[in-house]
Amino acid sequence: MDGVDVLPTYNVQMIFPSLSFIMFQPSNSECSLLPHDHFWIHSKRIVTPEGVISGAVEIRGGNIGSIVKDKDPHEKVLKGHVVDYGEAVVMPGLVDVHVHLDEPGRAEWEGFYTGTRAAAAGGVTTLIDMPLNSFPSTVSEETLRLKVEAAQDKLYVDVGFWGGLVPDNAFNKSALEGLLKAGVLGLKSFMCPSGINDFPMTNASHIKEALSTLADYDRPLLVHSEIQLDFDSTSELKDGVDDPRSYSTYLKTRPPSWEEAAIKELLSIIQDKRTSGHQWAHLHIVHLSDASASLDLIKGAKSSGARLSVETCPHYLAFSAENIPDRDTRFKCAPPIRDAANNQKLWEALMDGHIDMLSSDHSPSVPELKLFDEGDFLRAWGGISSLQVDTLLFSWLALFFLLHGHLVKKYGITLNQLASWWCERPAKLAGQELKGTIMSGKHADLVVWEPDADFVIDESYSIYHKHPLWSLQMLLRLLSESKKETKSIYQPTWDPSYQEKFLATFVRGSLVYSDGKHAPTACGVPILAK
Ligand SMILES: NC(=O)NC(NC(N)=O)C(=O)[O-]
Ligand SMILES: [Zn+2]
Ligand SMILES: [Zn+2]
Repeated sequence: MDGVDVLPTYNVQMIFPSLSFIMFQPSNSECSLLPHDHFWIHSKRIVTPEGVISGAVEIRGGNIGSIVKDKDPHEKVLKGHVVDYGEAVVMPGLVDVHVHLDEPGRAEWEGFYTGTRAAAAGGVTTLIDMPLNSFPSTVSEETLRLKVEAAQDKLYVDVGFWGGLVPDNAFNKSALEGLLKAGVLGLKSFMCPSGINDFPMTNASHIKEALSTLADYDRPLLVHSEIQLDFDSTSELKDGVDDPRSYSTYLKTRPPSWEEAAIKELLSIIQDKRTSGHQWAHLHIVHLSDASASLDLIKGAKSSGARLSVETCPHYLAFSAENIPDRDTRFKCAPPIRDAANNQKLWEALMDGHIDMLSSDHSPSVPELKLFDEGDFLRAWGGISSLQVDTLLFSWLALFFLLHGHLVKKYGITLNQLASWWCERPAKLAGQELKGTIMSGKHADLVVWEPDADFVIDESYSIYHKHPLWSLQMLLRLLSESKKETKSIYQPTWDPSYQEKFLATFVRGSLVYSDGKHAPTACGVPILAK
């Protein structure tokens, strides 16, 4: 593993002759709020893989040139423009591998322009788009082309694409290979109905086929791991007793056994492949909610060497079923947010290293589909609009560490853990080795934020893009929930109406967001695998 370069500056082009050309944007002053191609970012807290250092990061041609520690004799290396962020934290930009950007076809739900502006405002520098909720779904070379066309000139951050594995392409090797060759970073499938008509679910045979093809391309398979155990579980609900407007009713319809059954099946597929001596692709379980039997299965498989990773999402960590008000369908997602005991175990799993990474599963719809008037959990759209909430959880975790780390050392969260859950590991899953870490030769994708600044989030806080009121309400709900007493040892005791301030987001060296403003032009690029 490469170390962080803390030596005085050198010319990155001599050491990495090819990297300086990869995805290098043509110089366009409209792409950046900073008119420099070569400059330094100085801070007392730069999060590198080798720890948090006081020093400076050199940005040159969109890449990280060198990293120098303050104590090094660097007077002459900081020649040129220096942006001094003082005590603010400089971290790798977040890489969110689970986002539904819904364009083409459902731009009224979420689109490239609004989604990537929200990302930039929250310090997320790379998004990987899910193949469903747009229309058509991204399941072929042709539909990927439509995606990339729809994204043109709308990206404020870089965006890659997962392709969809569906029954139609699963046994059609040339179609699947066409999709992979066209540049999707991996495939995603559902083991239960997805709620989207042109994205049908896959079974074990489809998944087996895909794992072989993916192994040839060394790209992962991501799976929504729930199997519907009772075909119509809603029929089990008792009329007049189980009110569809009550969250507990919804919770009953998607028990943890659905996640467990899916994960068991997946693990037996990869176990078969291993014993047969075949190559198998990396398997990634998206949005784990059940921290009991499902998690135990994952732990067991990992300890026996399976190529397996798992993500969970901020909403599973932030909320628990007991606190979800009846009729509040904003909290409906699948798998569901479970009870407080599960929430506690999920935290423990994250802290103990059994959960590899975080993602948003940002899955908005138009507000009408959430049926706010009826408040019917069974009929409302399942999906949480959460991209913007990443930033909050991000700071929540960091503040918790910074303010209480000394009290609960055992559970203290470090900036390096945050970088590993949100940046380094997701970048690796998506095959983006040039992203996710502050190291020389990597893309200069950075977020600068003040974890401990006094900053009031109120109605005037404007990082919300597609459905502004809705998202703000969600955020305020989160804030008020976090004030309530719970048994969680992770509950912050500080006043959560004071949050971090995001100062700057750099995407490949371009300052795309700073102090509430976006760069004039959207200069993010579509990321296509080669
Ligand atoms: N069609 C969706 O966006 N589904 C999503 N919905 C959720 N999570 O409730 C998902 O990722 O499964
Ligand atoms: Zn899903
Ligand atoms: Zn999703």
